[in-house]
Amino acid sequence: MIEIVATHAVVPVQQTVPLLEARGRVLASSVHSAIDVPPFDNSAVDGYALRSADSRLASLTVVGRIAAGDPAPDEPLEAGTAIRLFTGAPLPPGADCVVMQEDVDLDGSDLVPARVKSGTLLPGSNVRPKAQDIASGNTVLEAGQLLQPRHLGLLASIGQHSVPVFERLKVGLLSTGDELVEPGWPLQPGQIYNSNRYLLTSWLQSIGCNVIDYGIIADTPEASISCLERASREADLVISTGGMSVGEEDHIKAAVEQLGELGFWKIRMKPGKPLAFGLLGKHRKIPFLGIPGNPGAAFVSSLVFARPLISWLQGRGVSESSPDRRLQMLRPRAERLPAAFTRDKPSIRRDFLRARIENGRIAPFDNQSSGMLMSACWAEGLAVVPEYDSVAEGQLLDFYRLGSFDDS
Ligand SMILES: Nc1nc2c(c(=O)[nH]1)N[C@H]1C(S)=C(S)[C@@H](COP(=O)(O)OP(=O)(O)OC[C@H]3O[C@@H](n4cnc5c(N)ncnc54)[C@H](O)[C@@H]3O)O[C@H]1N2
Ligand code: MOO
Repeated sequence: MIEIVATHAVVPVQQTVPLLEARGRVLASSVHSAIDVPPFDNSAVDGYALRSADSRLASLTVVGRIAAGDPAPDEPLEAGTAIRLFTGAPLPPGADCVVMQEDVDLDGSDLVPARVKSGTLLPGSNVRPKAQDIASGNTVLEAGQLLQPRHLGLLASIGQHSVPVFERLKVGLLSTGDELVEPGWPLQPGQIYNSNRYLLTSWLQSIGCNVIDYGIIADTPEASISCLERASREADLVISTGGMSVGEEDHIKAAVEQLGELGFWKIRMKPGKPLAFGLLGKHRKIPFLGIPGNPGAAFVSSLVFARPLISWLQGRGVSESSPDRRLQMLRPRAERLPAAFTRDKPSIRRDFLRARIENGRIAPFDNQSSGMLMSACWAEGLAVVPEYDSVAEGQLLDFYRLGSFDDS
C-alpha cells in the first residue's frame, strides 16, 4: 500500500504558522539554530561564583551580586573574591565554578566554604556552559518531524516564533448505508446511528487532518460514483466506511474501479476483512481507503492501516534516508506481553483483539464482535494473535497501546 502511495504521492505544500499553532503539524524543512543555547556560561544553582582554586581558602570576600537577567560584569573576578549569584545568572569572567549557598557560611562580606569537601569544587562545577544544549549552526529538528509540545519548546529556545509546516491533509470522509441515521434523530425500525462518522471525524481532526465530510451516501452506484468523483477532486485522501463487503448493496468497490484502480481488496485480518485500498482519479491520483462498516472493524483498521498511510501523506519522516526506514519509523511500537487467556482454535486471519493489561498480562474484552464499540472504549490497546496460531496462557504476544499509533 505504502509503495503505491510513495509512487504517486507528492510532497505536501508548505506554509508558515505561528509556533503556538504548530502542535500536531509536520515540520516542512529542517531547522538550524542561529544561536548558542544557553547563550552564555551561567550558574546551575543559587550560590557564589569563584575561582575553583580558591575553594581551599579559609574565607573569600564577596564583591558583588548578579541576578538572572543581569549582564555579566566586564571586570574579571580577582583571586580571593566571590560573587553572589542566582540560578541562570551569567558567570562573571575569571570565575570557573559556583558553590551552592547551602555549603558556605556568610560572615558579613566574608564567605567561608565551611561544608565544601576538599577536591569537590572543580572548574565547571555547577556551571552550565554556553552552547551546552545547542551550538549555533546545529540542526535541531529534521523535516518530517511531528511537532509535539516538547519540539515547540525547543524551537522557542532558539528564538523561533514561527515554523514551516506542511499543509493539513484534506481527508474526504463518507459513510455508506441506507440504515444509517445521524444522532439526534429518532430511529425507525431497521435503522442504526452513524457512529463511524463521529469516531473517524474526531480522530482525523485529532491527528491534524482537515476533514471534508460528505455525510451519508445512498447505497446506489450513482451516489457512490458521484461522491467519490467529487472527493477525488477535493481531497488528498478519501476514506469511506461500509459498502466494502460482497452484498448487492455494496457499491463502493465498483465505483473505485470505475474512477481509478483498486490496489487490493480483502485482507486476512480480524476485524477488517473487506478493507480496500485504491487510487482515485485519472491524472492526479489520490489514495482511497475503504474501511469496513462494522464500527469495531472501522476502529481497528483506521489505526492499523489509515494511521501509517496518513502519516506518510502528512510528510512525516521525509528526511529518512529510504522509504523502508521511513516506514519503519512510522510503525507503532509493540510490547511483548504474556497472554492471560488461551485460544485453541487458530484462525486464518490475524486477530487484533481489543484488550487491556491486567497484572502484566493481556486480557481481551469478552466479546470481540466487530459490530461493537464498547470493546474499543474498554481497551487499552490491540493484542495481535498471528494467523494460524493458537494461544497458550503465558504466551508472548505483540501488544500495541492505543497511544502508540498516534505517538509513533
Ligand atoms: N457474505 C459475507 N458477508 C459479510 C462478509 C463476508 O465475507 N461475506 N464479511 C463480513 C465482515 S467481516 C464485515 S467487517 C462486514 C463489512 O461490511 P461492509 O464494509 O460492506 O459494511 P456494511 O455492510 O455497510 O455494514 C456492516 C455493518 O456495519 C454497520 N455500519 C455500517 N456503517 C456504519 C456506520 N457509519 N456507523 C455504524 N454502523 C455502521 C452496518 O449497519 C452493518 O451492521 O461485512 C460482513 N458481511
Ligand atoms: O472483518 Mo469483519 O470486521 O470481522 O467483522
